[in-house]
Amino acid sequence: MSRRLELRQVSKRFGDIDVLAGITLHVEPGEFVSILGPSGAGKSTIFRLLTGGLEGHGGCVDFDGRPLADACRPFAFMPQHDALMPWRTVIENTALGLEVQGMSRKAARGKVAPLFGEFGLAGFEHKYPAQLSGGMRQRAALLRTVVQDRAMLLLDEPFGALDALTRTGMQRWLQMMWDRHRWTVLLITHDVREAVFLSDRIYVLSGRPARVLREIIIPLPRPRKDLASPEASAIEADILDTLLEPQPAQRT
Ligand SMILES: Nc1ncnc2c1ncn2[C@@H]1O[C@H](COP(=O)(O)OP(=O)(O)OP(=O)(O)O)[C@@H](O)[C@H]1O
Repeated sequence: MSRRLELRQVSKRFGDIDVLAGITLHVEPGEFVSILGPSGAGKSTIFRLLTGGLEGHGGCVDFDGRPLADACRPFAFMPQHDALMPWRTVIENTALGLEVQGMSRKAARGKVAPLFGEFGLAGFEHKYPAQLSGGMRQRAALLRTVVQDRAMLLLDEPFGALDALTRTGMQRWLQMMWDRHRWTVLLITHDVREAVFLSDRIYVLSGRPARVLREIIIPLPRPRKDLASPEASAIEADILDTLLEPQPAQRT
């Protein structure tokens, strides 16, 4: 299938330390897929491999049926921290990715400006990042990512730094936005409830070296309104059991 991401038996070592031990996963067009695992497992390492930030790995990474190296920059990446430049206004920050791609400053701003309302940022175009709330900063960072019109969004713990209430609000907002736009998303998180609430499928990773413990299809109907419905809570408890069960490597 076209525009499909597939990793087969991907491994990565740093020196003599195995970080990824044969990761196999796929993401279909229009899917929301999460990689869920403990801190330090190697989740961000997967994204660094995908975005070209790391040389050398075992296994295969294909996009659109061809080796990733032959694909034309299919990913828009949102890092863990919003990475907004404090000296640039919000509209300048959100247009930056387009300008880096070669779009003129005027055209880039013309493309992002109409989206400020939908991203809850209307009226803040000419403010600086320090004048925004945490949730607004994350929405600005997501706008900067989405507007690049790439085939797939890579979101690395986008709400990890937010307080619990803001985080819940952002999860609901992202769910609503995904329902509207059906972006293809690969999300990294260590928040089980977040993964269950947002995802079509979840890959549960073990701790280091990371391997896929389970692939879980989330059958909850969309649109999803409640992060704590009985059905969602049962799936969450099942995943927590998997994550908290001692792994063979940890018993030695
Ligand atoms: N360039 C590097 N050299 C050596 N070790 C590295 C390098 N990059 C990452 N690591 C190690 O690989 C492991 C996995 O790191 P990674 O950032 O991928 O984990 P993570 O699952 O994303 O963690 P977190 O959820 O805390 O962000 C860590 O133990 C880290 O120290």
